[in-house]
Amino acid sequence: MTHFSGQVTLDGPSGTGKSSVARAVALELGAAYLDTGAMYRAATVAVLDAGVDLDDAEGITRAVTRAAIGIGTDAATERVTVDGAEVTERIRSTEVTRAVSPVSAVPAVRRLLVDAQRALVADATAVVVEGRDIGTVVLPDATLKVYLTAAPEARAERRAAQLGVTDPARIAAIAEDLRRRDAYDSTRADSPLRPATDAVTVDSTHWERHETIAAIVELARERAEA
Ligand SMILES: Nc1ncnc2c1ncn2[C@@H]1O[C@H](COP(=O)(O)OP(=O)(O)OP(=O)(O)O)[C@@H](O)[C@H]1O
Ligand SMILES: Nc1ccn([C@H]2C[C@H](O)[C@@H](COP(=O)(O)O)O2)c(=O)n1
Repeated sequence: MTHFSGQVTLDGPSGTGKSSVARAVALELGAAYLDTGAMYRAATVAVLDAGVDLDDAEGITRAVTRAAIGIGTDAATERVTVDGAEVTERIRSTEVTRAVSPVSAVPAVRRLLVDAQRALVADATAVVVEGRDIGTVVLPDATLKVYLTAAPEARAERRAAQLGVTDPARIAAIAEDLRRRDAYDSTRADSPLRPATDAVTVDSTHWERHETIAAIVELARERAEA
């Protein structure tokens, strides 16, 4: 079997399975892994802790510029820090999830984090990077670009299962949150969420997680052999 070397990008809307799939694909390929959404979430922690208003683009930029965001590229571990303090769990909180879209829409924040993302993967011979603009902006020459999608109902049900939620009203609230975040992320002026023109779209609506992972690993190996 061919040893994979190169870059795989995985972009797509919220809750399509990017993080869980990208990490597993990286482990299977023996590649490094970068969760860029975690970096925008860590930047949001810095903004919230600085008490900056989410309408204040300059204040947001100041807070993110001052913050030291720590993240690794080992697919087997997940640890995120801001100014040395561990925020791995906090970045997944409702408070951060609600605030992350306006923070990530600020162009100066994107410039800072895109530079950091490129630096983090610059030396990797094999890497899987997931987010919203990886194939379009961060790594435009990647070996394989995947745009991961799934029907909104499937995404809401998966996220509810992940959180242990069964109440239909709470599942509807989860669906509404996914819809709101996608609308924000795909209509912002700077690097909106959209598939790269040369991306392969993978629709996981009717697939188990392991089938999604296997399909992407196969695509990556095919590209490495080509
Ligand atoms: N076929 C599938 N493909 C991918 N993920 C699936 C599949 N079936 C279920 N899941 C589950 O969907 C849930 C959401 O996945 P994950 O958090 O990785 O999505 P995400 O796209 O990274 O979301 P976000 O952008 O909000 O961070 C996880 O619990 C994952 O295990
Ligand atoms: N490359 C990226 C990655 C993420 N974002 C923004 C948009 C998302 O709503 C938010 C959190 O990402 P998630 O952890 O849910 O994948 O961060 C972005 O703009 N660009």
